[in-house]
Amino acid sequence: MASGTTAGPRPVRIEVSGLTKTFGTVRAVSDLGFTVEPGSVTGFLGPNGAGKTTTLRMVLGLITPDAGSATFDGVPYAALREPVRTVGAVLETAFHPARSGRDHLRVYSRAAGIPVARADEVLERVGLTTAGRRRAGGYSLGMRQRLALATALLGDPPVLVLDEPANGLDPEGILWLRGFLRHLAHDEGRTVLVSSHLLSEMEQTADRVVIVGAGRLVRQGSITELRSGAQGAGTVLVRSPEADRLVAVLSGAGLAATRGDDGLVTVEGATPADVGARAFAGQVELHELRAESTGLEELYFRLTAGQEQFSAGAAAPGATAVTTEGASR
Ligand SMILES: Nc1ncnc2c1ncn2[C@@H]1O[C@H](COP(=O)(O)OP(=O)(O)OP(=O)(O)O)[C@@H](O)[C@H]1O
Repeated sequence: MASGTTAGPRPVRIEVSGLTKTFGTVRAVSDLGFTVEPGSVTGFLGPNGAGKTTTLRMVLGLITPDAGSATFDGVPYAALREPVRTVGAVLETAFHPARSGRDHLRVYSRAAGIPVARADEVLERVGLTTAGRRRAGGYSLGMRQRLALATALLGDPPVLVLDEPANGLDPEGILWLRGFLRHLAHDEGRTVLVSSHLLSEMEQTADRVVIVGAGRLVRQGSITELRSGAQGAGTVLVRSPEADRLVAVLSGAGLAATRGDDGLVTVEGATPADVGARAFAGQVELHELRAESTGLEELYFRLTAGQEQFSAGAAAPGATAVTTEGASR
């Protein structure tokens, strides 16, 4: 490792639970819970305005939540003994324009009690050794992103929290970032939480994703699980010769069931086991019972089509012609 130590950083797990934040009348984050494991890249994915930045700011103790908590191995950010050596963050990329990237890192190191020699190590790690001697004011957005990442790495933290770090990078930069984040997690055992509004980017970078819409958790799981549609509660399709009675039984049990024109009953936020058990208890005959196979693309497509209106527990709005790539910040 660049820090000169041979052992990797100690593994630290992030746990977010019941996180809630309202700004005026806007519920930016609502009862959000998820975990981020060491040794893997977790993508925090959601359309613009889904509450990603607000969540990350709460995780980093920059905003006080109305309810809930975010902890690093059980300790909130504000109570960490050595925050800079525990969590490295990239939220905004603002630097003193007249200062070189290297000087920025040296000033930051001194303030954080880190040996200044570390500045050159992290510059090298992000490929800014030469550019590091030039004024940061002349940096491209991609170079500023690299410098921000270098700043986050100064304390050799086991945890990295990055808000849209791929923003402004050219294709080559994106490829580099992807490999770098995976290396930090897979080879060095760090816990990497990285937000993005682009599914394609997260699919190629992350091992797991936490998907949010309208401040709520929509899904979390490994890319493989989510791609296969084998994720817990979702949309269940069920057919019965007694469709109306089935809807009444399921609704009576608190499930969101609706009957379509074709007689097929759709149940949202349930598993086939939930639906089967309720139908059995209500003595309703079933002819077909299956989970709708919503792949990751379709799920995210619906989410971005619905944008802020999407609500996790409710029926997803009908998909319209919106591509996940089309979203921009
Ligand atoms: N300080 C604030 N005051 C008022 N509303 C806010 C504030 N910060 C965020 N919001 C609102 O909270 C919601 C979530 O915003 P947030 O920036 O967290 O979303 P995001 O997923 O990061 O989106 P983006 O990628 O567009 O930044 C939005 O409706 C936003 O307008």
